Amino acid sequence: MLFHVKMTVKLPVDMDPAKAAKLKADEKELAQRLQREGKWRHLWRIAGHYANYSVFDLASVEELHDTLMQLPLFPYMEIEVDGLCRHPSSIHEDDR
Ligand SMILES: O=C(O)CC1=CCC(=O)O1
Repeated sequence: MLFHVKMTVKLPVDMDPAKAAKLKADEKELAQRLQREGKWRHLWRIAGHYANYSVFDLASVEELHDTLMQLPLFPYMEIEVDGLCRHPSSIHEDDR
């Protein structure tokens, strides 16, 4: 199942810079592992915002939920999710 996810990061302005740096490093490590596993298919910065558009390819809504909750930055993110399905006019056979 494909999910389009918008993540907007809102770190507290008074967060300890070392804590913020650790959270970002941990987030990057997990994000890159999930990309290597084929689960996090796209990760795009939204220009001008501390936010991203991502596409996840996961087995279920439960797996999406568990994956998002594992993200180190989860407590500091606003998350919007849309489920994706095949468009009848798409010419791509492998765009699931
Ligand atoms: O910077 C972001 O948009 C949050 C984030 C997601 C994966 C990652 O490495 O950072």
